[in-house]
Amino acid sequence: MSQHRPAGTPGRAGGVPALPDLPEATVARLPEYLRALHNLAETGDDTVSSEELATAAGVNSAKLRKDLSQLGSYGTRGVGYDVALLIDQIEFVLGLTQRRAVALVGVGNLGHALAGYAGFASRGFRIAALFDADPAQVGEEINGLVVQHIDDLPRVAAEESIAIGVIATPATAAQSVADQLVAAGVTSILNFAPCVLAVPDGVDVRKVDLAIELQILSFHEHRKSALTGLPAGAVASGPAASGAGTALTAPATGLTALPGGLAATGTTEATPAGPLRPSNAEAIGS
Ligand SMILES: NC(=O)c1ccc[n+]([C@@H]2O[C@H](COP(=O)([O-])OP(=O)(O)OC[C@H]3O[C@@H](n4cnc5c(N)ncnc54)[C@H](O)[C@@H]3O)[C@@H](O)[C@H]2O)c1
Repeated sequence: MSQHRPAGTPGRAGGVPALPDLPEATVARLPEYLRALHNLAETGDDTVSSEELATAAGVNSAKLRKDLSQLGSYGTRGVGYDVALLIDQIEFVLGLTQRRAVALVGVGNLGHALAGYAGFASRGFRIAALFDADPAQVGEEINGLVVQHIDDLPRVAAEESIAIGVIATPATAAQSVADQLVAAGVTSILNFAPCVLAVPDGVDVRKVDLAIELQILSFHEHRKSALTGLPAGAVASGPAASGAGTALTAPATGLTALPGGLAATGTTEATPAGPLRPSNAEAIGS
């Protein structure tokens, strides 16, 4: 089955491949598609419809088709996407065709868990070095790697071609660790410490903070309980019925002004307006 790849879209054939400049939100969804595709491949599926893949990845199918069209992947009408080819395309765009070496700095509670996690290798990453500043940690072996002193970072980063640094130190040490990683030539950092890092242009930082995720869930819990405190009629009213910005009172939580749209609870993305016509279900833009 062909999954055509228009000129100027990613591909390996024909010399230097072009990489699309994708929106960050699309980039963030690609790993979800990839995970779902690998699961499909493991169960022996050769093709997948956009609806099936969207469901497996937990996104809406119109968004999925738009994302994949930006990779030059449109699927085949009535058949869907070629699973192996789509895996190939997404791995190429994400730069996963080479296994990147990762250095983990800070081998305490979190660092131990990360260092012991076997799942990174299967997703394209190799933990190549572990560092800590505490002499009590240095020399410990975790998952076949010996924890080294942070002072050895410049040498090891060069030897192991470290591409990505992971910071799992206390926040007070994170900026100095980031500086050391950058000085050692690392240009991508995953920061678990609860702080904002200052880095030079050209260095990418991603932050992971489970407490923030919990706080966002807390907001939704708060909102749901606010809604259950409202008169039934108010919950049923949406923007069309009540007018956006209609002031309502939620005495149980002290919220005094709830826009009518709050009646639509949940965090799932809105579905596209109107049903999808079969003609555009698999072949938008082709
Ligand atoms: N992002 C999240 O969801 C999440 C979850 C848990 C913890 N954390 C954060 O992760 C970090 C680590 O938490 P933890 O519980 O593992 O702490 P921890 O105290 O158990 O471990 C921190 C480790 O960093 C080492 N360290 C300190 N300064 C260093 C330096 N300059 N260079 C190298 N190593 C250094 C310490 O010796 C220690 O081994 C903290 O910032 C914590 O807030 C984040």
